[in-house]
Amino acid sequence: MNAAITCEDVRVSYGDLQVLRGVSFDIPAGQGVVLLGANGCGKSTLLRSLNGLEKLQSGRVMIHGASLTDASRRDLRKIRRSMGYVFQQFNLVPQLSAFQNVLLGAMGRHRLGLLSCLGLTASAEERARAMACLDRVGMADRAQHRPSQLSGGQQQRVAIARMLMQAPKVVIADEPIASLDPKAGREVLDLLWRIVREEGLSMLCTLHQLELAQEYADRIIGMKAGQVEIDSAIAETDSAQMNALYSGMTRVDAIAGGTAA
Ligand SMILES: Nc1ncnc2c1ncn2[C@@H]1O[C@H](COP(=O)(O)OP(=O)(O)OP(=O)(O)O)[C@@H](O)[C@H]1O
Repeated sequence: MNAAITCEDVRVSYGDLQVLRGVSFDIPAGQGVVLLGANGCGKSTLLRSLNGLEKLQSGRVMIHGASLTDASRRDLRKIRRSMGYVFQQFNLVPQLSAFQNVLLGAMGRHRLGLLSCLGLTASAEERARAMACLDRVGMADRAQHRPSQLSGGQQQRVAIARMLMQAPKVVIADEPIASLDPKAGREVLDLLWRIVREEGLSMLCTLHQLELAQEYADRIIGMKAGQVEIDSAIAETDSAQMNALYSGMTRVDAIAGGTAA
C-alpha cells in the first residue's frame, strides 16, 4: 500500500542557500501530522515541494505513489486535484459569497466555468453538495455572506468547506490558525481534525503552538535548519524535544555558507 505522502531525500536550494537538506518521511493514509519548526527552518519550502512548486535539486516526492518529480503536466494537474489546502489567510474570493467560494472547490475537478462558480449554471447536484459542505462546517446559515461579513474563524470554516468540496485525499494546512484568536483557533482545529478523521484523509499541518500540536497530532515531524530533527508518534514525543527545535541554529540561513550537511 502506497503512503499518502512520500519524501525521499528531498533537497532544495535557492542559489547558494541549501534550504531542504535531505528531507525524508512517509505519511500513511489516514494520519494527521503536525509539522513544527522555527521561522526560516524550511517548512514553507517543504510544503511547496509537496505540490511541485519547487524544483528539487535531488530526491523525490510522491503523492499516493505518483511521483511529482517526473510527472507530465497532465499528471501533475491530476495529483494537485487530489490535494486540498487550508491557508493562514483563508484565500477566499472577496467578491463571492460563502456558497460561491465553496463551489470554487469543485472547479478543478469538473472544469466548472466562472458562471458555474457564481452558482448560475452549476448543476443542482453541485449546488446541493456545496450547501452540504457548508452545513458540515456549521456555516449553512451564512451561505450568502461575503468573506468581509464573516469573522476570521467563520472564513476559515468556509475555506474548509471549499476544501471538502474538492474531495481531496491529502490535506496541506499551512498555519491554519495563525490569524485567529485562541478560541476560534481551537474551534477550527477541532473541525479540521474531525473532518480529516471522518473522511479518512491524510494531513500535514504546520502549527506554532506546541501544546496544540501535542493535543491534536497523531505524529510530529520537527524540522531544524532544513533537516528533520524529530519524527515520532505523539505519545513518544516529549516537550523538551519539541522545545529544542526552537533553540540554537534553527534557520537554514544561519548555517555557514548555507551548505553545511
Ligand atoms: N523564493 C526564495 N528565494 C530565496 N530564498 C528563499 C525563498 N523562499 C524562502 N527562502 C529562504 O529559505 C529559508 C527557509 O524559508 P521558509 O519560508 O521555507 O521557512 P519557514 O520554516 O516556512 O519559515 P516561516 O515559519 O517563517 O514561514 C529562509 O532563509 C528564506 O529566506
